[in-house]
Amino acid sequence: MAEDASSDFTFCQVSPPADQYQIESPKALSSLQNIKLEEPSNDTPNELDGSSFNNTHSRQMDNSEMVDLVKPISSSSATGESGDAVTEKKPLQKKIARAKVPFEKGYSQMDWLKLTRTHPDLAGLKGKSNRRLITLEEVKQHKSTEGSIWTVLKGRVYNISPYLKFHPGGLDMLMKAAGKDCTSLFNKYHAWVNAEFLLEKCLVGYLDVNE
Ligand code: HEM
Repeated sequence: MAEDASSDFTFCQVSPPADQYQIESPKALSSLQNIKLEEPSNDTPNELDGSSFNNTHSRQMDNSEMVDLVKPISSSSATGESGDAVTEKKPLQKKIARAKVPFEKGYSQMDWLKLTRTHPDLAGLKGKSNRRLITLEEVKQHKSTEGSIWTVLKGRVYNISPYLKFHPGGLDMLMKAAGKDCTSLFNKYHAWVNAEFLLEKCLVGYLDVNE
């Protein structure tokens, strides 16, 4: 009876197999090997669907930032009797080397978004308007951790002090932006990042280009 069933293509097993967690079919195994994960599993900070992160995981990296990390899949272990796709050689998979700094507990991008929604004055405006024109001279005066740290990005002036510990590229990298126009540095590392959204609550004004 069971033998008949196994040779019958229309046979449909209704009870789970003896060991349902083991993959026995070489075809199933090969299709599993074709599954690609987009990001390393420990990369939790940016698992947001917010608009600021829409593009953060799909960028192109230049060759200098790419390293070989994944070994070619062994064809002997994956060869199935009928699996012609399995036997063809796969190109080496490349993985992007990230310069992201592991975030301290409580300083993920999700934590930052929560803070931006709850903090009453992240920019440190103390009631002043964030629409005023600010000269580069004034920005230069805000570069020490003792006071507030300002930077210019795409014509906008931000107080980045509260974001320093949340910056995925690390505090030291963001400090390079202190007291100056960081637009070119920003674009060099991650032009795709939506800083307008991320730093919306840190806006102190607009750069006065006619100074
Ligand atoms: C001023 C506003 C800035 C904001 C809002 C910002 C935000 C971010 C965000 C969201 C990421 C994660 C990107 C990703 O996951 O792909 C990141 C990574 C990074 N940032 Fe920034 N950043 C700023 C400025 C800068 C500056 C001025 C520098 C360099 C001096 C810098 C260097 C980096 C580096 C090296 C990384 C890691 C890149 C990687 O994952 O490969 N950032 N930044």
